[in-house]
Amino acid sequence: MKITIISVGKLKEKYLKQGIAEYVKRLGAYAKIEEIEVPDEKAPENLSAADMELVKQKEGDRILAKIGADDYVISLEIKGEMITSEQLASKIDKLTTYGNSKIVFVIGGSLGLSYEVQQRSNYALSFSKMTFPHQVMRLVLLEQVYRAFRINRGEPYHK
Ligand SMILES: C[S@@+](CC[C@H](N)C(=O)[O-])C[C@H]1O[C@@H](n2cnc3c(N)ncnc32)[C@H](O)[C@@H]1O
Repeated sequence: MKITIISVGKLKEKYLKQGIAEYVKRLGAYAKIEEIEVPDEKAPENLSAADMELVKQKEGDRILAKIGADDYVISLEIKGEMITSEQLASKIDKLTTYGNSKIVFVIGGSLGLSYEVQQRSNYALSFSKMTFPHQVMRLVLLEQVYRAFRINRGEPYHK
């Protein structure tokens, strides 16, 4: 099983880099993990609505270029569906069982994901109604994917 995480912008903070590297290492026991960072667009505070759309579209095109036709795409969206860790585990398990060998998680930039990326997404996953910085989201997502594999293997994890 291959898990790809596409995110917008470079990971800068050292503490996040360390945390993410730790979960990528742990996940290596269960799946092949690929991290793809696509360049972000400058998004100053004073952008018009049209310019904000343009930023999302440019970033979205870069994301879409990294997605294959057969990939199962899970987009991270605040307005997506909120599920439990066990439900995420079951989703990943079913995708593996039914032959989806590649799951692609997509995390948007500071303005979020373009309409086109949302349309390409097979499933929109929300981690709550709160807004998280995309870099923090990457760490939280990796922890939950790791937890999902532990659950699926019947291995102990912190409740
Ligand atoms: C800073 S947020 C973007 C906020 C933007 N205003 C929006 O509504 O999408 C950056 C990215 O992190 C992810 N994200 C942030 N909070 C999230 C949450 N509660 N659930 C799922 N994804 C989230 C999304 O992929 C989002 O595109």
